[in-house]
Amino acid sequence: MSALADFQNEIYLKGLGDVRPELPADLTRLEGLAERRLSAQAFGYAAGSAGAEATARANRAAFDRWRIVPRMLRDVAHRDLSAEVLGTAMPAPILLAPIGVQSIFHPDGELAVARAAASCGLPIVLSTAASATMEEVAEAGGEGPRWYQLYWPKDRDLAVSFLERAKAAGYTALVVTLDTFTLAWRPRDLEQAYLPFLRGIGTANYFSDPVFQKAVGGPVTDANRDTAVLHWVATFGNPSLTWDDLVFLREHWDGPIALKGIQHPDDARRAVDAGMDGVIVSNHGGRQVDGAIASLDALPGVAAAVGGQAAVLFDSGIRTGSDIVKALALGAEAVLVARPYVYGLALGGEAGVRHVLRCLQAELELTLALSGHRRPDELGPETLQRS
Ligand SMILES: Cc1cc2nc3c(=O)[nH]c(=O)nc-3n(C[C@H](O)[C@H](O)[C@H](O)COP(=O)(O)O)c2cc1C
Ligand SMILES: O=C(O)C(=O)c1ccccc1
Repeated sequence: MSALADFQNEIYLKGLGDVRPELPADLTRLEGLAERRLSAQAFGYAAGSAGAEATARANRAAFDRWRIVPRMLRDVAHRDLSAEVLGTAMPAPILLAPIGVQSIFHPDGELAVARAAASCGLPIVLSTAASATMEEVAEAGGEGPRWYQLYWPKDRDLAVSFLERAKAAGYTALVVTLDTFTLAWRPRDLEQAYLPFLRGIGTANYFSDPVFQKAVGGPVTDANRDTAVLHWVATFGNPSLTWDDLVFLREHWDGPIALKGIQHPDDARRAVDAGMDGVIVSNHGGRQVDGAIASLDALPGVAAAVGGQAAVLFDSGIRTGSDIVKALALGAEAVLVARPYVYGLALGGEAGVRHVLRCLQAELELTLALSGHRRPDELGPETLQRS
C-alpha cells in the first residue's frame, strides 16, 4: 500500500469508529456546497468566468471527450508519483495554482493554503494579488516548496521589488501570468458590482512594498488608502508588454521562469526561443477569453511545439485524479489545481484544503495503477481514446 493512497485506507478505517470525512470524496460536489457557505459576491468571484462562460464549460467538456483505456497484468505493486519540476521535488505532479484574494473565502486565506500544501509537500504558486504578503505566506509554509506568480505591473521598479522580495522569501521559481493584464468581462462580478481590490483586499503585496509606498507618499494608512487603491488600478497590468520584454525578467530573476496562459503552439515556441524554462497551458479557467478553446485541447499542440525543451504544465478544468491522468497523458509534466482547493478552503480552512489535496493524490495514484501504470511518465497519448 502506498503513502498517497493511504488516505483511502485511513477513511475506511476511521469508518469502523463511525467517523466519516466531513467533505465529499467526489470533488465535483464541492462547488455546490461552497455556494451555500460563501457570500454571493465571494462565490461569484470564484465560480464565475468570462462572458457566457462557454470556455469554462468547454474546459470540462474536453476532459469528458477523452477516456482512459486501462491495461492489465503489468505489475503495478510499486508506484512512484514523485516528480521534479523546474528544480522543485514534489510527491506527486500537482501544484496549487495562483489564486488571488483568498481572504474572501476564509479568514486564514493564503496562510491556511500554504500550511495545507506544506503538510502534503506540494508546491504553492503564490499570487501577486494575494491577501497576505509573500513574506507572511512564506513563514506559514515553512519548509514547504513555493513558487511566486508575477502580475507584471507597469512600474518596472515595482516589478523588480516584487522579484527581489520573492527571492529573499524563498520562492524558487517564477510564474509570469500573461493572460490577465486586465480583467475580462465577467458578468457575475459585474452584476454584483464586486471587485475586491477596490476595497483594498488582495493588495497586500502592493501595500507592503517599499516602491509602491514611495509612489503613494508613505505607508498605506486609512488616510491615503483611496490613493493607494487608485495607484493599484493604475499600475496593476501592463497591456503593452511584448516578447522582447522577457529579457528584463531574465535580468532580474536568476531561477526558473514559466509563462502562464500559453494556448498556441507558436507562442510556446517563442517562449522556448526566449529561454523560458516552462510554459503553463492555461486559459485562466475560462475567466479571460470567452469562446476560447478548451485548455486541454491546446495541450497536445503546445507539448509537441515545446518538444521537451521546456517544462509543460497544465491547468483549467482539473477536478479529479482521473483528470490529472488525462492531462499527463496529453503531454503535461504536472498540473495546477485551482478552484477545487478554493472550495476546500471555503468549506474547511486548512483542513479543507488538505482534504482536497489528499483526495486528488489518492485518486491519481489509484487511477494510474488501475489503468496499468506505475509512474506518471509511463502515460502517453496511447493511454487515451476519444469517446
Ligand atoms: C478566484 C480565482 C482567482 C484567480 N487568481 C489568479 C491569480 O491571481 N493569478 C493567476 O495567475 N491566476 C489566477 N487564477 C487562475 C488560476 O490560476 C487557474 O489558471 C484557473 O483557475 C484554472 O481553472 P480551474 O480553476 O477551472 O481549474 C484565478 C482563478 C480563480 C478561480
Ligand atoms: O480573478 C482572477 O482570475 C485573477 O487572476 C486576478 C486576480 C487578482 C487581480 C486581478 C486578476
